[in-house]
Amino acid sequence: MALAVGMRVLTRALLRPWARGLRVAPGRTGPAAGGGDGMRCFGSPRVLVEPDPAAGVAVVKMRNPPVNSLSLEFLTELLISLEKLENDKTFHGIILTSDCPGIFSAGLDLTEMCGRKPEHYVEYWKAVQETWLRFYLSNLVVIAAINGVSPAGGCLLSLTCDYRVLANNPKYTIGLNETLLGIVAPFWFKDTMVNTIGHRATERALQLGLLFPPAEALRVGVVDQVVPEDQVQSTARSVMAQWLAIPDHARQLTKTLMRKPTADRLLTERDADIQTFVRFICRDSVQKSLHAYLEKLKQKKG
Ligand SMILES: CCCCC/C=C\C/C=C\C/C=C/C(=O)SCCNC(=O)CCNC(=O)[C@H](O)C(C)(C)COP(=O)(O)OP(=O)(O)OC[C@H]1O[C@@H](n2cnc3c(N)ncnc32)[C@H](O)[C@@H]1OP(=O)(O)O
Repeated sequence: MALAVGMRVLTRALLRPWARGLRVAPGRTGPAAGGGDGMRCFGSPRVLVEPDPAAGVAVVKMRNPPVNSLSLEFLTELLISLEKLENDKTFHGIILTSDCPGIFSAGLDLTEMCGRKPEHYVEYWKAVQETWLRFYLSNLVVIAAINGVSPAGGCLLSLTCDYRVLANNPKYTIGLNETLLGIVAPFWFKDTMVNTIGHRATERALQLGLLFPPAEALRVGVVDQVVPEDQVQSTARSVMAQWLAIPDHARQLTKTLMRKPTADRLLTERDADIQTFVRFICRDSVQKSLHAYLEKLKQKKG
């Protein structure tokens, strides 16, 4: 039932004008294309997929410049790529990384949550929910190669992965910083963090809107490994090999066992969660906070 609802959201998204023609954008043969067996990079304008069929792995590169903000279009393209890889028996694992220098993802796109109509907020929030559910419950091994800063929704996306490797650069902070924007991390953001670092550490991190630099992120457990910047991709590949050595069915069932209760909470409260989001985001005070935050970002330059 829940899956059917998810499929409807995805199908509706695919029917949108900007989503047409996104299914396959054939490109150059990928550098990771498994010894020239002819499998090409594919993807969409904002998501580049570099397949390595010999290894059963695809590198999914987010490229929604300037900051990989998770816009509706970008989320839809990510979902399409994920679905395509999940439906292809060649692939058992994904490495999720960024093609935008210094930025993994700036999180949810603030322009999707500012000055829009309630119907838009409903549509956007459905896509955010769907992305979280799909990545969190994916049967594939998903490893985040975090090669840049990763606040809020960017951090959440990495938390849906099975393992996180972060580049050791003090600028590459990671965390759920929603309170700094005058907004609140929804319960399933919070649950995902609790499942990763525990209740007390989450309580502190979320209330203070902490963005952890690499050493702190490793200490608290937001990431599993911190490595020199030029070793992020190779480390993600080695870790992937380790995870893929485990019998797939046993690993998948264990992942489901661990994650399903958390996902079920959103699945059963999905509509209520949308209403909560829309009510919250439509408040004058919240809109003012978000506008002010966006303005601050823009003024930073000048
Ligand atoms: C109890 C009830 C609970 C109900 C729940 C309700 C609500 C909660 C809802 C949602 C949770 C929210 C989750 C989020 O993810 S919110 C987004 C949080 N993200 C951030 O705080 C990051 C903001 N960005 C930055 O800090 C910096 O941009 C950066 C990522 C560190 C990069 O810095 P850099 O100097 O390289 O770039 P710029 O700052 O100059 O940015 C370039 C350009 O991008 C625009 N931009 C940046 N971030 C975003 C964004 N998230 N969305 C949209 N646009 C963004 C920025 O404004 C610049 O634009 P310009 O036009 O000036 O070029």
